[in-house]
Amino acid sequence: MKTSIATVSISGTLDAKLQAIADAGYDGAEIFENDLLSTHLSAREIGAMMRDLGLACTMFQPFRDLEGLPAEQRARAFDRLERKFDVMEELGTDLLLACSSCSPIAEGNRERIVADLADAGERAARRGLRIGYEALAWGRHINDHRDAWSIVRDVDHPAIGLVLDSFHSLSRRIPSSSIGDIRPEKLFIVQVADAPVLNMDLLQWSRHFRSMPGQGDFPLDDWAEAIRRIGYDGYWSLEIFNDRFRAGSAHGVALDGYRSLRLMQGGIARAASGASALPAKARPLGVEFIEFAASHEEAEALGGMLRPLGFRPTARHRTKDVTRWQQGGINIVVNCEPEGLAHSFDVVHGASVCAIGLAVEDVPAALARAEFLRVPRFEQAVAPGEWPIPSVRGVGGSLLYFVDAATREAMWAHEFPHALEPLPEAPLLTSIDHIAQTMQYEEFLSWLLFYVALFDLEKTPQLEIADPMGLVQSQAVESADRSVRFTLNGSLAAQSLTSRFVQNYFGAGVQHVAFATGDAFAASESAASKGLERLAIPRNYHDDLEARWGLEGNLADRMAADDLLYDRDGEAEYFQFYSRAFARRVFFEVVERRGYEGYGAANAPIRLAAQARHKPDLNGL
Ligand SMILES: O=C(O)c1ccc(O)c(O)c1
Ligand SMILES: [Mg+2]
Repeated sequence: MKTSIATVSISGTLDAKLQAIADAGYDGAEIFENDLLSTHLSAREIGAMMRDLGLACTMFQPFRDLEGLPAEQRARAFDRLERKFDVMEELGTDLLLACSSCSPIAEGNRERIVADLADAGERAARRGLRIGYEALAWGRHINDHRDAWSIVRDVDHPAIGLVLDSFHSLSRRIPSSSIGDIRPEKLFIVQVADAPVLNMDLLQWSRHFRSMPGQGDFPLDDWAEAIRRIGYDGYWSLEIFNDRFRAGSAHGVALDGYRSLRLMQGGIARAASGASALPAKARPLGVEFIEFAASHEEAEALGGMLRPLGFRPTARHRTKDVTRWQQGGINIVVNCEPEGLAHSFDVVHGASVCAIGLAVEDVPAALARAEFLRVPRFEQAVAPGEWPIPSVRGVGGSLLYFVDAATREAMWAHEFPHALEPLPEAPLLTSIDHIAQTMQYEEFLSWLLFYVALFDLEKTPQLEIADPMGLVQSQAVESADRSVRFTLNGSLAAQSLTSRFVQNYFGAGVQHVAFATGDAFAASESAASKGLERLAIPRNYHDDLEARWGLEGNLADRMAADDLLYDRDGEAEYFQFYSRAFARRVFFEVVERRGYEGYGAANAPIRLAAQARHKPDLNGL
């Protein structure tokens, strides 16, 4: 797949954008006219810079309001066209994007449009250039790629072809099967963007909310597959108008774009050949362990929460100051080493989750997928005799270890041979239900893409949750069998719990870990009786539950007594309770699912308000 990105997609000055695009590994870039107008470098210098960086100039764009104009304006438009041809020669590209006219004085007469494009094609051909015609979703007369294609076909000039842009087609829900009619030599370039489904004006949606493939809701795999099937082998060029990206890091956004094209490439190739030669997404089989970094003092306090929840310290590491806590199928590792990554983590963040171990089917395959996406590996010195566990960098610089499902028992036995206390006989908690990660709003889409591109995880619809101090954006990624679930949270509101976490924690990280239980009532009572401080839930909430769901008998009273929250989806039910925050940072949740697949989003505002009661001051958690 030949990759390209429009310069409008990232932040910075044009020369800095091109550097970032080259560093991220693209084959080419489209020069967006505004970027050229605002740089002090000449078109010729930009062209030379691109050649030095090894970037093809895939297109110059956009040229607006070319077709259907009255005589006087038409003459001016064609003069302007010749001037832009000069710029293209200097840049070193032969392709110009002409988007369908939005001019209020443009005529919609089809013969006129065909004749104008034929004339433009003649002029382009004389200079060895080409023009790609794109139907803007809000074009005045032409706003559907099917119409643009029928015009291009009728113009029938070698210098006039079509530009397909996924946003314009999919925002209007034009069936991708219609792409089958397009002749591949007439498809001059393909522009790619995803977007969340929003019910809003097409132009505003396009100019502010486009996202990278995999970050939004468009059926891009079908669309790309339809393009592959006609035999297209040109550039796949990202064109992402997004306010967040234009305010973000050019290198970060360029790399995300590169990953998103790799993700799409995998989708196309898989559809094409059944089993592709590309590294497939890693299939996660479960959370093998969660590792906390902590000082001895913090480890003591953490133990004071883990014990009432039913965990026991079962073993010590062979050589390191690391303890394994266990219950049911859950492993929590508490790392008090005075050096290494965990210690650095503790120094920066205080006691916190520094690593997550995911069981995967095939570790080398997972590492190959990471490399394919340019996800950095993390390598730490391995002591003699130590079991090496490969890892990559995850959210906030924490580590994601890949644990081979076949050898994990041997790994535990080898690394943690010194037995401490026996396992609890009847575990209250059985597994890790989900891990909630909190991050800056600006990096939310980046981590969403990270998870769906690296792993075989599906995203749930994006939600907005009301914190008493502002809105929080929340979305989950989960494996098909639900053995791995992450929830991602980010907020623009400076005082929301989410933002306070990011401020206090100095960055993104794990905000809470949710454990699964078969009996939330018993778990809550047992934990409280052994000294776990639960998050108190107001009685008004339980009264409302009773009114809303017509609960049987004393169920609402029992939930109130146990500080439980409740949700229902059809017949499926969900019970949850929370601990108070550990070190004002990380907290635990316990959930009981009776066929329920969500995360209790309806309860999140209640939980956030209950947590806000403990907010000591404007900067505290
Ligand atoms: O929003 C626009 O005007 C615009 C310009 C050029 C494009 O290629 C496009 O898809 C949209
Ligand atoms: Mg476009």
